[in-house]
Amino acid sequence: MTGIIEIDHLSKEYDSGTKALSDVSLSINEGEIIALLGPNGAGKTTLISTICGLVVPTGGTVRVGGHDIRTDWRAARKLIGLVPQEIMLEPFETVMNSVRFTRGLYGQAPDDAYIEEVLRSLSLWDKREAATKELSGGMKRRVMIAKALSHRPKILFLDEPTAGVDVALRRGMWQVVEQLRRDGVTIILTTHYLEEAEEMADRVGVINKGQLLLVKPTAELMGEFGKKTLTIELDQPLTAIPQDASDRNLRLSDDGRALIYDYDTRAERTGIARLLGDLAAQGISVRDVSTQQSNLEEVFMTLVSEPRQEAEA
Ligand SMILES: Nc1ncnc2c1ncn2[C@@H]1O[C@H](COP(=O)(O)OP(=O)(O)OP(=O)(O)O)[C@@H](O)[C@H]1O
Repeated sequence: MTGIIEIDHLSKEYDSGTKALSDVSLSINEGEIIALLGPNGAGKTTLISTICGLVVPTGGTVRVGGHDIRTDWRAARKLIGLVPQEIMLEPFETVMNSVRFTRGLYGQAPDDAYIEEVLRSLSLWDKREAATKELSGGMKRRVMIAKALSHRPKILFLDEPTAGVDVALRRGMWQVVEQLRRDGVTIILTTHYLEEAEEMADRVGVINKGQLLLVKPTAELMGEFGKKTLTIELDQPLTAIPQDASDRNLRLSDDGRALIYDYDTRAERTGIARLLGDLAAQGISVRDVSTQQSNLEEVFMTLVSEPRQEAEA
């Protein structure tokens, strides 16, 4: 199946010599939500800007809806809505007019009924006659989304949609994105909030130093790295791991007061019951047990930790 966006060996080197993208290939399916994660300066905005035709690549190709972004940019651009990182609004203009104006920029005939639909879905209808400067930060961001949707794009890019937005508003934004997905819009978002990717995205791509390190279904990524750790606190410290348990993924804490057992959450048998049974049989009494599951944050840190350590050195 051909994706609605086909990125093929894309590279970008800025005039300054910065290699912002190196040989990135990615196929994005229609109707999916894909989250791009990466530390500051990883190349996320450059990737989005290139697909949107705002940055000229130095190598490779991008096709949007089958249209090459360089040779057939008009058709490609029509399919795309972009919500940039920075909020840019005309302060004295009303919400309604701002969205109307953007629609006009796309060469589309006026369609107030559609704009009403968009503003209602973003809970902005009541504010339609308010000047944008009177709005809160969260509302302004939603106006940016309304503008990006004004020409009915099939693909929406959200560059850090919830940066600096409080937790409640962030959740509100997630609902907006979920609604757009139900409407069939393909969404590519960048985020620093791993929770956001975990919550919303069908797939997660990790970018670091201009390279796309991996792209995986969110659930698969979580499952693959989603090891769980069971910590078994002991009544009496041990000096060594009990013998018949030594073949398992079992470690002893430095102070000998806890056994630490790594297991796969997807395995048919976790082996916990047997392990606890064996310990009891050997007269090792357990004070408490607790589990910790690795989350996307840990996955992400594992993937990008090496370069970070280098940078700190
Ligand atoms: N116009 C430009 N000219 C020269 N270098 C640039 C330009 N825009 C970005 N860069 C550089 O390209 C690299 C990638 O930047 P980019 O903004 O794409 O990263 P990012 O992943 O979006 O970062 P952030 O999370 O901080 O927004 C950085 O080293 C940046 O300094």
